[in-house]
Amino acid sequence: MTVGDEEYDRAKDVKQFDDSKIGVKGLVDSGAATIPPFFVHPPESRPRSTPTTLLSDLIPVIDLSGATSSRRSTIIDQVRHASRTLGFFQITNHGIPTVVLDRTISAIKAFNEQPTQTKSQFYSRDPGHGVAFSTNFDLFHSKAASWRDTLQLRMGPTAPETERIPEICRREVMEWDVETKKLGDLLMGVLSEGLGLEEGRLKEMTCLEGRVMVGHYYPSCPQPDLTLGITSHTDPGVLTVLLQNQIRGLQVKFGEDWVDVKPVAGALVINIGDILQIISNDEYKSVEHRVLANPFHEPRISVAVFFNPNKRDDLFGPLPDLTSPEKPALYQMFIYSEFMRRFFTKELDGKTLMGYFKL
Ligand SMILES: CC(C)(COP(=O)(O)OP(=O)(O)OC[C@H]1O[C@@H](n2cnc3c(N)ncnc32)[C@H](O)[C@@H]1OP(=O)(O)O)[C@@H](O)C(=O)NCCC(=O)NCCSC(=O)/C=C/c1ccc(O)cc1
Ligand SMILES: O=C(O)CCC(=O)C(=O)O
Ligand SMILES: [Fe+2]
Repeated sequence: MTVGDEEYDRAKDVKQFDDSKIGVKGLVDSGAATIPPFFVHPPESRPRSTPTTLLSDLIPVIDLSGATSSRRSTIIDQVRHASRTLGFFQITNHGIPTVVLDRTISAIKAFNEQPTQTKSQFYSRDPGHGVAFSTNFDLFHSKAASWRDTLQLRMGPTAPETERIPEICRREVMEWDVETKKLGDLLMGVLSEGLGLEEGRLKEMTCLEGRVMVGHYYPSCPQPDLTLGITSHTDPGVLTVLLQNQIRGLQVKFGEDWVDVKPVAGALVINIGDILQIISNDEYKSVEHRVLANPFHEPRISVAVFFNPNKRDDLFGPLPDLTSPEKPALYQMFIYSEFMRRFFTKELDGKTLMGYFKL
């Protein structure tokens, strides 16, 4: 590829950047006034080339109070409606105290704001030990890199040995796993009932057990119109619980438009993943979303917990209860590990996995 008059060796630059382990935050700290060329996205996938609207009221904010008592059926209806349409909703009164939300964000911020030398001990593209810090999981597969660093922790079915979790956020990460697992349990019950299934059905399928937590750090970007914070994708798993700070940037695809997911103090963002869309035979929707590169001075921080099944060798597909002669199965059955293999060999950018398994 040629940029200006110079021959540009992209692969070399990417490798050099990855080897430096400084992350995007390190580039910002070094005073870069422009982004390296390998972060520049092609014009058609840049954020401002498509109309961006502020239809944020489309994403419902659902009050979860009374979810185990008087308001349960109302909540089931609201969650079902949101899951069938946009695949995204926010929740308030979810039972996790605001102080816990705040300290989780602060801990991920603190991890990223440590000296490079401390942080780079965790820099890895091998999730084998369950803890890996890096810039973009798909750095070597994607056409363009995105302006974000991520700490990935596999918390379930087995958490990493305690001393492997960075000390600066250890207590908070473990607490966040406990809190989000409780919440995941409640949400899976509501989602199961929303499909007309027994409350415990998704849980019996081990959908609460595989838990991956990612702490994203989106530093201020000097050229936010040329890149993204995370490219458009759907989440592969069952369900995602996302905590974001007050810096906006997350957008959900709605037809040809992008809808902002407004930060709501004390709220959590919930979205449906590919596996749940498949299991539900398209009753629930796994919807594309992205994060803009952060144009603000303050860093954008988010913490996502992905709930995945823990039955690696089991067959997955539309549940028989949800198919009928009138509504036949839309997907073939597949082995979960095959699904995961496809996830990590595809490019993130926009293409969802569901297509592979569609009948
Ligand atoms: C659903 C996942 C993908 C798998 O979780 P799991 O079912 O609990 O399974 P394991 O943690 O046991 O991992 C399954 C396999 O995936 C591998 N893996 C586990 N994380 C990783 C990892 N970051 N890198 C590359 N192998 C991994 C892992 O080594 C293992 O390989 P293998 O032992 O050969 O079966 C889970 O890691 C997860 O939910 N991760 C977060 C999803 C996520 O990153 N979402 C953010 C938006 S999507 C995204 O950024 C996409 C990144 C991407 C990255 C690479 C690509 O080539 C293409 C795309
Ligand atoms: O940072 C965010 O708000 C969203 C992150 C996300 O979509 C993901 O990690 O899958
Ligand atoms: Fe996502």
